[in-house]
Formats: sequence, C-alpha cells, structure tokens
Amino acid sequence: MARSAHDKKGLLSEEALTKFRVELLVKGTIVIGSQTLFTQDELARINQLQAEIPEEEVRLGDAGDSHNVFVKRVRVDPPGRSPSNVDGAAPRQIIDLLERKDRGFALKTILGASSDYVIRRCQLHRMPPGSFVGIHLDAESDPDFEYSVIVQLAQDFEGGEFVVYPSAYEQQVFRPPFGAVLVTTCRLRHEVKPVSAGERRSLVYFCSKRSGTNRRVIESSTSGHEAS
Ligand SMILES: O=C(O)CCC(=O)C(=O)O
Ligand SMILES: [Fe+2]
Repeated sequence: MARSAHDKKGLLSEEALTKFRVELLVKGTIVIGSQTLFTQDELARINQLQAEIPEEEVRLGDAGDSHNVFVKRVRVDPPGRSPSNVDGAAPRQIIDLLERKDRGFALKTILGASSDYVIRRCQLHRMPPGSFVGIHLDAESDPDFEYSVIVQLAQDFEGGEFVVYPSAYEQQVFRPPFGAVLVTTCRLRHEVKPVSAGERRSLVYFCSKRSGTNRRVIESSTSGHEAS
C-alpha cells in the first residue's frame, strides 16, 4: 500500500505530537499546519464526496445562538440517541477517511486519550459572504463533546476568522490556511466572524471518549431548534 511507509513513520514526529499536546492543554486551541493531517489528495477527495450530500441552511444553533451557515450533515448526534451516519455512501466514506489509522493515532495522541476517541458528530460548512456562526459553546450540543476538529477546505475568502474567548477579557483570533486543521476544546466559547468576500468552507467534527447516547437534556425554551 502506498501509505505504508508513511504509516510506520506516522504523520507527525513524536516531538511534534508532544508539542501540540502541551499547547492544546495550555492554550485550549491549536492549529496544525497544511499538509500534515490531510494530504492534498485527501482534501480533493473530501471535496468530491461532499458534492453528493444535500445541504440545508441553519440560522439557529443548539443553544438558541444565532448562525447563518449552509450545512451538509455527515454524522448526527441527536439528544437521547447514539451518533449515526447520515444515509448514503459519501458520509460513510468521509468518516472512513477521517478515521484512517495514522490520522486517528496522531489526533488521539494530541488529544491525550488513553482510550480511543470517537467522532460523535461531523458536518461540512459553506459560508458565502454575510455568513457567520454566532458565539457558542460546543459542549451545549452534547455534554460529552471534548474537542472539535476543523479542517479548512477553502482559501479564497475574506473575514470568517475563528475567534476563541478563553475568558471575558481575552480573545484569540485564528485564520488557518487551506488544509490546516484547528483543534479546540469544546469548553471554550468561540465564533466564526462574518465572511466578507469569497466562500469559506470547512469540515467540522466533534470528538469524545464516549460513544453512547447524547446525554444532553433539552430545556423547553430551546427544544425544537434545528441543531447546527
Ligand atoms: O466552520 C467552522 O469553522 C466551525 C464552526 C463552529 O464553531 C461549529 O460548528 O461549532
Ligand atoms: Fe463551534
């Protein structure tokens, strides 16, 4: 197999994995550079597969937060149920690609798991000018979400910065380049600023050590909202 030499060596050296692990623990968010976790071919493959998945417009987040983003669902994680892939070949193939051994190993090491991480939810976002994702906490969608992994699938856009708020007084602004992967803890509030030109696209997945039902309890004020 063409990747076997790569598999043995791993996608990142042990030193690099440790550096990312420590940085994630200390800062809560890291950016792993282009051509590290995903090759150009894999990004092109994701792009091919996403074309087969239907898209919906989402304007309300799980906690009643305001969004304006086009979403293609790959794996869903409804409250009270176990995560499941959306029907069709493309969602399954995207998940297979994400779970490939070498990438799974690198991520597991960076996330610091003694047991395996599972992908509880996965989706693609398309954000034309004017789109944004309002300030939210990922853990409000599922209390067992630990880390979100965001793969940048576009390069020619302006705005769309990923802004993390570690506290009420701090903000960290990220503009990861095409092919880079941003990893952030699901316990920090964050947002995606409005896109002002071009189109921002991303693949987002939420990782957890727990694979059972989504333990989120829906309050009546937010029930019925379409999860983003
Ligand atoms: O598209 C993105 O960059 C991620 C948006 C986000 O924060 C989310 O889906 O929870
Ligand atoms: Fe988020």
